[in-house]
Amino acid sequence: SLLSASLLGIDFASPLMNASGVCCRYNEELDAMLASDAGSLITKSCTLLPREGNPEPRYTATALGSINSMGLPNEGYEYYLDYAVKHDYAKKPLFMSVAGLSLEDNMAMLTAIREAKLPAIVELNLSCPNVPGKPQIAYDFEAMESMLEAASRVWAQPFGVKMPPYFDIAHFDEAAAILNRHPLVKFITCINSIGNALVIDIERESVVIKPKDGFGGIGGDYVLPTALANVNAFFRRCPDKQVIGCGGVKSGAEVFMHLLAGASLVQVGTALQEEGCGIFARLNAELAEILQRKGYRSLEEVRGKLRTL
Ligand SMILES: CC(C)(C)CCc1c(C(=O)O)[nH]c(=O)[nH]c1=O
Repeated sequence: SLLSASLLGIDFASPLMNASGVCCRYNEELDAMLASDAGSLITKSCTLLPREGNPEPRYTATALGSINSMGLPNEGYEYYLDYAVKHDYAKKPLFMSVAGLSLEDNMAMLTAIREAKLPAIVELNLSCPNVPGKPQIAYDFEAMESMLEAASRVWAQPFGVKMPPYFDIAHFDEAAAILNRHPLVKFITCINSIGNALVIDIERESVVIKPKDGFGGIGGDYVLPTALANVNAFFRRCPDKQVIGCGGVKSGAEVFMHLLAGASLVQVGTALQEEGCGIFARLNAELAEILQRKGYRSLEEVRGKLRTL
C-alpha cells in the first residue's frame, strides 16, 4: 500500500516506529506500540543487568522539544529477550536495542540473543558508554571499530547501529568509512539525541533535570536539521546500507523530510513521549495526505529524492 516500507527484506505496513527509549521499557508499553498504527516497535536499550537509571527529574519536555539524562533505566536484556520470544512477528517486526556498558557485555547479550534464533532486528546503540574519561563509543573511532568488529564476529548476521549526531564533514567521512568496512551493518539509525545540552528555567533560575548538573541529550524541534543532515550524509556515503531517520518528527511533514533525505523507516521520540501512541495514526494520515497531494504512489518514489540547488 501507499505507506509500505521494507528493511533487511522485511515488510512494514508503515515506516513509523518509536525511537528506542520511548514507550518501550515495560511489556505494557511495548504492547501499546504493538496495538498502535506504528509499522514496528523497538525495545529500550538494554544492559546485561537491570538498571534503575538516574535520579528524577531526568526527562523534561520544553516548548521546542525535550532534554533527558535517563541513565539507561531498563529491565535487563533477558526481559526484552522474553518479549522477543513471545512476539508475533506476523503482526509487525520487532527491533531490540542493545547498549551494553562494555564490549564484553554487548558480546554476552548478542550471543544470548543470537542463540534464541529470533527474527528480531538488532539495533546496537553506539552512544553506549565508553571507559570513564573517554567519549561515547561513536565519538571514539578506534573503539567504534573494535565494537563493530567484535559484534560482527559474534552476531554473524545483519544488524544495525544507532548513531549520535556528527557535526563535521570529516567526521561523516570517517564514521561512514568505518561502517562501510562492516558489511553486516545493514542499517544506520540517525540520530540519537544531541548530547550534553543545558535547558534553563528562568523563573526558578535553575536547570530542569537532576542528573549531571542539568546536562542532557536534547530531542524535538531543536534537532531536526541536524537529524536530516546525518540521515542524508550517511545515505550518500553508504549506498549498500539503509538509513532509519530519527529526530524532530512531530507531523507528516518531518516524516516526508526524512524520506527525502534518504530514510527507509522513521522513528519518533519526543513527540511520541508527549502525545502517546495515537500519534502514529495521525502521522500516517498526514504522510499519506502529502504523498497523495504530490502524486506519489510509494515511499520508494520519495526516498533520497532530495533536490539540491
Ligand atoms: C546515553 C546513554 C545512557 C549512554 C545511552 C542511553 C540513552 C539515553 C539514556 O538512557 O539516558 N538517552 C538518550 O537520549 N539516548 C540514549 O542512547
